[in-house]
Amino acid sequence: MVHRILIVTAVAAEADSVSAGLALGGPGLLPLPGGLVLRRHTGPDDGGPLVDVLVGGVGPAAVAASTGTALAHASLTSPGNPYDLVVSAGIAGGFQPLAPLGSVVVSASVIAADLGAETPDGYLTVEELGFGRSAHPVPDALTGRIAAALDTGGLPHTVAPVLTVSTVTGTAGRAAELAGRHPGAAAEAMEGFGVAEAAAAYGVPVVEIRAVSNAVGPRDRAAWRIGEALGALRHTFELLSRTVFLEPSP
Ligand SMILES: O=C(O)c1cccc(C(=O)CC[C@H]2O[C@@H](n3cnc4c(=O)[nH]cnc43)[C@H](O)[C@@H]2O)c1
Repeated sequence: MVHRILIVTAVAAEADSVSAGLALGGPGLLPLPGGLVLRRHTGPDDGGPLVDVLVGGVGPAAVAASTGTALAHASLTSPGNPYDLVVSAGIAGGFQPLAPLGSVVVSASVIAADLGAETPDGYLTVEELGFGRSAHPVPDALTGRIAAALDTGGLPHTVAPVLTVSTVTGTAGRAAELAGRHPGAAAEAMEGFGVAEAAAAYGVPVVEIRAVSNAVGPRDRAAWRIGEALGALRHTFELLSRTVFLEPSP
């Protein structure tokens, strides 16, 4: 069985790091509706995995639309052979001290952290409001295999909930509020939940993998380590393409 994996990033620099890490052939370029382009990597032989990398846009709405387009295209062009796994990948803010700069966070769950309502008595999730969902679980077996692959490369990592926000946290107060509401959450980014909603609509498992470029907290642009995080992202996908992506069922 050929494994089909869709990796969705927000911006081209993240996709470049993912593609550079993949120990596979390509990419070939495949246009999709809506001006999107899939970068298709295959190999190392005919029985190897097929890994598509998509620049999906910044924020949960943009990336839900683009991921949905890629999944719809796959289901129409390869009926009965949809993607086996969808990965939301990129850089992120890390909650300290759980996720130091340059480390990698693998999502135990993908959480919409601001999809709900503020009330005088506190925040209510959409579940508490009686509609929708704000969390997607990730299979333990999958996170375990990813963590084992990162172990082999000596890449510092943690498996923990990853939050999706529409507004980047910029104060200590907001960071404390999010950490209090989501104990154990190790990272925040802006796309995971959108990718997960699209994947769930097609019944495909999802995982979010984030390299930490900055601390969640007071805005300090000078302290960002984007180059280091992009390097960790490249190393992550090199390790995965040599291990997890070659295994029978991701
Ligand atoms: O200019 C700034 O101060 C600034 C601060 C935080 C983030 C940005 C971005 O443009 C990042 C958006 C992009 O990167 C992901 N990301 C990275 N770090 C974080 C974070 O701490 N909180 C949320 N998202 C983050 C995100 O997924 C976006 O794709 C600029």
